[in-house]
Amino acid sequence: MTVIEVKNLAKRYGETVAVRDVSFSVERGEIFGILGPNGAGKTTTVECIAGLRTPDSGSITILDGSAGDPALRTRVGVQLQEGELQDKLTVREALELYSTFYPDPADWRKLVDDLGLTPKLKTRYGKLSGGQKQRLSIALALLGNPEIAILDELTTGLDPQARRDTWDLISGIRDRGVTLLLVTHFMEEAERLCDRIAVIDKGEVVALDTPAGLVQRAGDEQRIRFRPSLPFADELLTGLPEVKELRRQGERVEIIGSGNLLHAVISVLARDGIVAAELTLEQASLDDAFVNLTRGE
Ligand SMILES: Nc1ncnc2c1ncn2[C@@H]1O[C@H](COP(=O)(O)OP(=O)(O)OP(=O)(O)O)[C@@H](O)[C@H]1O
Repeated sequence: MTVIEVKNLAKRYGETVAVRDVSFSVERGEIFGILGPNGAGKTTTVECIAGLRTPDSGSITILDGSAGDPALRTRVGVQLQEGELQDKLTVREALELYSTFYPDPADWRKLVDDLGLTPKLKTRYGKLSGGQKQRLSIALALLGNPEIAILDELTTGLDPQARRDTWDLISGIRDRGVTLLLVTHFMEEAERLCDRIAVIDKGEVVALDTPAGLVQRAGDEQRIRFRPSLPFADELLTGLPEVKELRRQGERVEIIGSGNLLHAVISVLARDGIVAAELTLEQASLDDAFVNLTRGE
């Protein structure tokens, strides 16, 4: 079931076209990622979906309403941008205040615990580090037990451990049936968390696929390097359909190819009693796919 449908969204700020033509739909229960270079129009897109900005044209349907519909306020959780909370408010006060906005709020103690914020409950917002503010904004977005949570730059400013903890939290929230729309700059995050990703560049969707599907578009080329335990003739491997090229560098051999390359090479070597020592395999990554799709910045 589709819970967010964006059709031909466009938004400009004066002369600047932030979003030219963006369309995609998000299914219930999925983690949908929006990825793109700086200034691509990601934040503007999610702000339109969250009802914080009015599109110039196009349509946005969320659950059974339109973006910005007051009836959606408790059903859609939106991560606040920095500066939207008063500096003097303590973490606890912010959580208690925001809990009163919702008919059936989540247990904020559990949320702050999951986000590692419990020791900061008495700290004023203005005194929190960037990462702590970020975590508090995630907690506030999830406080109303929303059906959809919209999180912009989920883990920007978090250290590696806090980032991993946040991923676990997000996976746990999805397991409870919440649909998540994330904006992220981190390939690893997109690859680990997202079911599908829309790559946005210059205000348009340039690709929409699963992380694996995007990687596949980057090409199927693989590179194997190893040191053979015994000498062998190039022809032993260059005759394989999976092998495109064989190079030698001193004792080391590099093979470039595709398909089930590793299996093909290892099987042939093993037949002749050759062991591939110090073996490494490189494959295309989501990074490669991203660069290929948004090249020409
Ligand atoms: N309030 C605004 N007024 C004028 N221009 C804006 C405003 N907000 C964004 N823009 C411009 O619109 C374009 C898209 O910005 P947006 O913040 O949506 O991109 P983004 O993909 O989220 O970028 P980033 O990854 O850097 O956060 C950029 O050129 C930006 O400078």
